[in-house]
Formats: sequence, structure tokens, C-alpha cells
Amino acid sequence: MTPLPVASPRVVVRYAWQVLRRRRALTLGVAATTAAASVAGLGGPVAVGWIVAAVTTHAGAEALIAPLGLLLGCAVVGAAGTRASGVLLAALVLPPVGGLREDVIDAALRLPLDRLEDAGAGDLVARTTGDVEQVTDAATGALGAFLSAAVTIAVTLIGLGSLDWRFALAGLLAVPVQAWTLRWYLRTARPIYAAARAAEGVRAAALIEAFGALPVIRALRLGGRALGRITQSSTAAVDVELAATRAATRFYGRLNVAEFVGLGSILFVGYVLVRDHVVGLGAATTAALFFAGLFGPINTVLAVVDQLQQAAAGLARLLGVVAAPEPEPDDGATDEGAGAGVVLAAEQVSFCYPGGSAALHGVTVRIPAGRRVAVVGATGSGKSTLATVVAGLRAPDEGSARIGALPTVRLGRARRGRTVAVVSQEVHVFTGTVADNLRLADPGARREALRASLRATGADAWVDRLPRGLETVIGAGGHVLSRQEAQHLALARVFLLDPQFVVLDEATAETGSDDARALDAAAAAVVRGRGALIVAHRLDQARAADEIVVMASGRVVEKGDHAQLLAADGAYRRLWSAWADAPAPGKVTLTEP
Ligand SMILES: Nc1ncnc2c1ncn2[C@@H]1O[C@H](COP(=O)(O)OP(=O)(O)OP(=O)(O)O)[C@@H](O)[C@H]1O
Repeated sequence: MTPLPVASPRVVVRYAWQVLRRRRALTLGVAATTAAASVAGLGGPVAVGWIVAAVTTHAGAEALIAPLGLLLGCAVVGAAGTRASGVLLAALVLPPVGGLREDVIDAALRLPLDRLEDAGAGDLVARTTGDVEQVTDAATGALGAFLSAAVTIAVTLIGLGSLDWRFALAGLLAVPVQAWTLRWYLRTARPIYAAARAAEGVRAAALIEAFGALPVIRALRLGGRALGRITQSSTAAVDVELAATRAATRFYGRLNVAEFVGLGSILFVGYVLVRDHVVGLGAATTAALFFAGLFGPINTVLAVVDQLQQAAAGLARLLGVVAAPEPEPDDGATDEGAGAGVVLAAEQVSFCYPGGSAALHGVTVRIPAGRRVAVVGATGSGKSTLATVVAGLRAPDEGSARIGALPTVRLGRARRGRTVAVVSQEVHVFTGTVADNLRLADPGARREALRASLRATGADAWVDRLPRGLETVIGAGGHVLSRQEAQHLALARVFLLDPQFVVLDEATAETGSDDARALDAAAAAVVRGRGALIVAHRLDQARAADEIVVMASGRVVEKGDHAQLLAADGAYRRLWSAWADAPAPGKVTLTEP
């Protein structure tokens, strides 16, 4: 497994800077309101100092009016500032983070299939969920907390200095301990957090795989094995979490030492200054409260560094995906591959799945416009792999798959569908109406066009029987389509798309069944008038093709039409005999002859 790429720290900083710069007014608003709230927070110690001074000088009750007024004013400003900064911060940060998640998914959809398979779905899921959450949490929480704490620390140090410079100096004695603690923590925590995110990816992959293969796991009683893998990946993730918690606990423990050093020094300086009548008891009290009030902000700043570090790791992983896809050709700028006489071809294609399973060896197949080429072969001979390479969903390791001069893997998204459309075995029904599912091919298609594509492919026969026809909601939570109906709808969608070439790797219905007849008729309608590569899972699908390509163990072993190949008395004839002689031909699984 090769994880998806991770962006460099420079890219992360540049991205964050651009976000803040583009939304300058909001950034300034957040800074101003946070600063106001932080300064207001200092009112408390000052007021208490005044009260202590009033008590020690035996002043009258009227001496309490000023400190109480100060407390009230600071409370109002503090509350308003905190609220405003929270709202502004959310407005500043949430839209770009939401946009980033969309960009990541968009980029993932453009990644070649084998790149995604190699990384594993878990990696992508962990990035689009956990990492996005971490970046959002850090940006909304950590940024505000950091600003507020940083301003509070600066203002408090100025306040300490204005009481007496020796207070500020005493407070600064804590800094070396804090700096050392932070340095230790950053060094220790960085690899732990990277490992934690990676472990989460592995755990997500194990869960997704187990849920995806649930029917197989049940049928083969592989529950124990699947559970074992999940347990193993969970245990690894928990171990890393424990290591992170241990590091955090030691971090806060060491910070307590810094607090002791700083507060002890301030109390000692206060004692000396009061004894020598340099400052009053009120000022010494304010100084001690100022410093005690720094515990929270200092811890916050240090902890926020930790959170920002995690968010930066998450952001780097998100930006890594955004930057990963190969640049696509400008859809409008190239017309290579267009034109009537164009050929869709695989030339000397070899392809190996990640992990070393070689599926194609030097395969050459040419599909001129308007011709139907069928691929047949035993199960596992490489038919579906060839289909995905020809369609540009997988990049060949050697050789090329091209339409005209243009490699199909480089077809831009806007052109891909109308150039080489694919109907694969994994047909997905999207949640929405039947019309919505059809309009994925052509968002602006009018109702008549939808109906025409259903009629042409014969899918109107069952769509009209649905409770609300074209407007029936299907997919998750809606009307459940059978596998054949879903395939039928996919064929109608391709008909609406009207591509130059089609790659069909779909029919799984049994020969002779009504479903098979309906799907064959739909496929014939889709194929008519365009170039087609048809993966024939049943040999009767190949019979009418202009050319039949016979594959075995990832190689092309024969080519010709049905009559020629039967006459040649080779691999095709053996496959045909095995298939035709089977008591139920549609049910037979072709194996290597
Ligand atoms: N995603 C994958 N990862 C690793 N190996 C794969 C993958 N998909 C297919 N293979 C392997 O590649 C080889 C060719 O498989 P492919 O699915 O292309 O054959 P096929 O002729 O289409 O078979 P079928 O008729 O059963 O669909 C097989 O050995 C298969 O096990």
C-alpha cells in the first residue's frame, strides 16, 4: 500500500496565509474583538488589588465603587468580545475548510483508479473525515484561543512591569522551563501524531473492507478473520493514542513546574517590595493575581501549538490529495481523438495490480469507430482489466491506450463521458429520482430526451410501472431496483450521454432469461452506430461482434469473428463448446480451457 501524498510544510503555510489574506476584513475583525476580550479579562486582578489597597488603608465603602464598576465594565466588554470573535472566526474559517473538503473529494475522483486502490479507501476516508474535522476544530477553537491567550500574556506582562519591573522579571523566570518543555513536547509528539493518523487510516480500511465484503464473509464464515484484522488495527491505533496521552500528561506536568517557578518568584519579589515599602499590598496582590491569571493563557498557547501541529499534519494530508492528480488536458483546448475515422486502441498494454498481480501482458486491441469488438476468455483472464485500461480508468504500466493520438487516461473529465463511456459490473444507483439518475449523463436533458433514452433501451417497460414513473425516488431509502434494473438504467444513461465509444462490462443475467434478453437489447441499442468494446461474460454476447478477441492469462490468444474462430478450432472453439454444452449455459463459469 502506498498512501496518498502529503503536502510540504511550505505549501501548508502558504495555503493558510492565502486564506487569511483573502478574507482580510474578517481576519482583522477577529483580531480586534479577541484583543478587546483579552484586555477586559485583566480587569479582575486590578479591581481586587484596588479593594485590597482600600482595606489596608481603611478607606470608606465608597472606595469599592470604582473596582466594582471596573469589574462590571470588563465583564460586559469581555462577554461581547468573546461572542463576536467566535462568530467572526467561524465565518472566517468554516467556508474555506468546507471548500477544501470538496476540493479533496474532487481531486480524489480525478485520481487514476489504481492510485486510489493502491492507497486504500481508508486513507481517503480518514482524510476527508478525521483530517477535515481536525483542521476545522483547530481553526475554530485553536486560532481564537491562541489569539486571546497571546494578547492576554502580552498585556499581563506589560501590566506586571508597570506595577514594578521586578515583577515582570520574576514572571519571566518561568519562560526557560516553558520553552524547554515545549521543545521536548514538539519533538516527542510530532511522530506520535503522524503515527496516530496513519493508524486511523489502517483501521478505517479494515472496517470498510469488512463491511464491503459482508456477504462473502458470512458465506465463507470468515467473520473471525475479519474481526481479527479489525482488532489488530484497533489495538495498534489505541496504542498510539495511549502514547499520545502519556506525552500530553508529562507535558502538562512539566508546565506545572514552570508555574511554580514563576509564581514563587513573584511572591518572593512581592514580599521583598512590600517589606521595603516600594509597593503596597494591593499592587503585590494584583501582581500575584496577574501571574496566576497567566497559567491558563500560557497553557492554552502551548496546548494550541500542539493542536495546531495536529491540524497542520491534517492540512498537509488534505493539500497532498488536492495536489496529487496529474494535470488534465484542457477539455476545450484539444480536439485530438475527435473525428469520424478515429480508432480507440490498446497497443502492447501490460498492467500489474498494486501488490504485483500481473493482469495484462502486451495486449493489443483496436476498435475503429462504429465497430463492435468483443473480449472473451475464462474468468480471471484479464477482460475487465483491459476494459478499464482502454477506457482510461487505469494507466497501463507499459504500452498505451489511446483514442486517436490522445492517451485515454488523459481525457479531461468533461470530455471523457462523451468520448469513452463505461458501463461496468459495479453499477451504482444514486439516491434521487429515476430522472436524476439519468440526468447525471446530461444535466440539462429535457423530459422528452429522458423518455427517448428509456424507450430506445426498453427500460420504459419497467420504469413506467414504478409508482411515480420517472419521478420515483430510487437508491438508498427509496424504491429498490434489482441488479438488472440498475444495469438497464445505466445503459439508458449511456444512451442519453451519446458517447463516441462505449466500453460495456456489465451483463450478468442468465442466458435465456427475460432479464438477459432485455439487457442484450438495451446493450445493442447503446452500441449501435458507435465503436464498442464489449466484455462478453456470456459467449452469446460475443457472437454478433465484428471482431472477437480471445484472452487467456492476460494475453490475446486469438482474434477473428465467430465463424472464423470456430473454424480455427482453437481456444475460442473450446470455450464455446464448454459453454454451449453446459446444461445451463448461462450459469457456467468459464475456466481456462
Ligand atoms: N483489484 C484487483 N487487485 C488485484 N488483482 C486483481 C484486481 N482485479 C483483478 N485482479 C486480478 O487480475 C487478473 C485479471 O482479472 P480480471 O477481472 O481482469 O479478469 P476477467 O477476465 O475480467 O475475469 P471475470 O470474467 O471473472 O470478470 C486476475 O488474476 C484477477 O485476480
